[in-house]
Amino acid sequence: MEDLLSQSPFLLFFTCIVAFGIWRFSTIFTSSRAAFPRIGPAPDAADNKRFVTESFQMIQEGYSKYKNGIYKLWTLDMDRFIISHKYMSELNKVPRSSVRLTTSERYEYTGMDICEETNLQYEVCAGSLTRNIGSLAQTSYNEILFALNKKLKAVSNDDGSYSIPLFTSLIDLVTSSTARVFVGPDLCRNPEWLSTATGHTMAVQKAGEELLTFPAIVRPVVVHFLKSYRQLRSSASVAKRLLLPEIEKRAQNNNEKGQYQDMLQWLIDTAQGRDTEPERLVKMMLFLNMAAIHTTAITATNVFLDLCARPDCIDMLREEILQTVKEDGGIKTSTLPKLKKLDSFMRESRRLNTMGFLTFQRRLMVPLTLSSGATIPRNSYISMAYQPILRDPAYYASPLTFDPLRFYNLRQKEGEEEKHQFASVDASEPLWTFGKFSCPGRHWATAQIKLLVMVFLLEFEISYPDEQTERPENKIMGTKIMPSVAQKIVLRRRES
Ligand code: HEM
Repeated sequence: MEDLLSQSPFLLFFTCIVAFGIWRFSTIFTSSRAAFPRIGPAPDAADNKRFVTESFQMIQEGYSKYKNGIYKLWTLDMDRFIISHKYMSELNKVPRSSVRLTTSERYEYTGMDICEETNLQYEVCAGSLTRNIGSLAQTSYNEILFALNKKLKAVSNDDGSYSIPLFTSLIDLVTSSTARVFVGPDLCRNPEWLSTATGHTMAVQKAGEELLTFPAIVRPVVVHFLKSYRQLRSSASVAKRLLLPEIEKRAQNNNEKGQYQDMLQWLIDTAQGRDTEPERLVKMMLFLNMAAIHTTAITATNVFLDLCARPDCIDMLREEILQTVKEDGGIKTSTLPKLKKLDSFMRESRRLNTMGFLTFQRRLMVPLTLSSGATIPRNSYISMAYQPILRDPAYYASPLTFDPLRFYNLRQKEGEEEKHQFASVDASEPLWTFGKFSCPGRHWATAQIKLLVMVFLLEFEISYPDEQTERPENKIMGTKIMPSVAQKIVLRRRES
């Protein structure tokens, strides 16, 4: 080779050009691959489990360095591109089918990937459910009160008060009111349905977490040996046994007299093509339970923990509720939107107590080029770190102070009356994500939490036990943030 090159200066020059070209191409290629900075260890690093104990620090570091940019983060279940919320409006222009939920990755083999095959879940929640909130509010209030009174029979203290574990009680109450609206009056008090509605979600989550600890190649085999997977198959078959005859009955009756006003009926009415298959409707119902119940119960737990820490707010909100119910002569369509102080309190509670650090946990089905010029490859997992936005002094004055009327006061300004609500969506603050991706059940979630607070404040005095005045610390578990699940609260019936 040396001989050949020394004999031919042209060949030497040509070889240098090619070598330079290869070097340049490889540096451009690697630098564009390396264009995304990383926070924390890479997936294959020796310390790749650091996210378990350091998620908070990593997310804060990512936000302080790249709040307007993009960085990579290994969160144990997936390697993600954490994208600034400033790209939310751009992302909203991408078709829904190109930016999919990550359910099938996290809950492989559980059947919950049905949500990635259709938009039915979105249409039915954003459409019929949302339209019917007003007419179902009083019914839901009654169902919550019924379920709470039933629960209290078993837990009365000597002095006539009741001590209840807050989180599990709220799971039960939300399950009852969701069941009333999802499956109607005949099934909603069926203990088997009630335990299936929440039990299936727990089994799906457990199976998902357990499966991820095995390499992908062995998962199709391992899955059949997991207890959680057997549990979810058994709860799915209970759901089929209970719902299939109901679907059959309604198919024959065709809801001619309009007697069914519930999610099952809206699913039947809205579904098209394959989605009309009864077994798929059952799966969809289980998916909707998964999307609706724990999310609402966790958010409501935070609201009650904040309320018990602020007795003066309890009085203020009770007064607002009493006055509004009196004005409306009961709980009418107009009632819940009028509870603006409660709405503000709920939003402030959620601002300081999100359910996790990340939102918009999606998978790109196409490469995505953003206005900055950065291209995120196809099949990447993307997320937004929204928790730090909500504590950023650039957006909130005294961000760490709980100001119950922060959003109520903002709504007093001219032109802002309809903004800053608990269910509002805003590209700059992706609490529910945004646009066509935003949570379609958020108005129902808002209504349910308001109805829960109404039941507790109208019927009871509520407080922490004994001398406790402060809310317990939240617990961080990787990407998730949970309120105390052990905290009890004390209820005393109010004189009517
Ligand atoms: C406080 C309670 C809730 C919270 C915090 C919450 C939050 C969210 C968020 C952030 C998303 C968007 C995820 C993303 O873009 O990647 C979402 C999606 C969704 N939520 Fe909610 N949600 C709540 C309650 C509910 C309820 C009560 C329902 C139904 C009745 C519901 C149904 C859904 C559905 C079906 C989706 C998926 C929409 C799609 O296909 O794109 N959610 N939720």
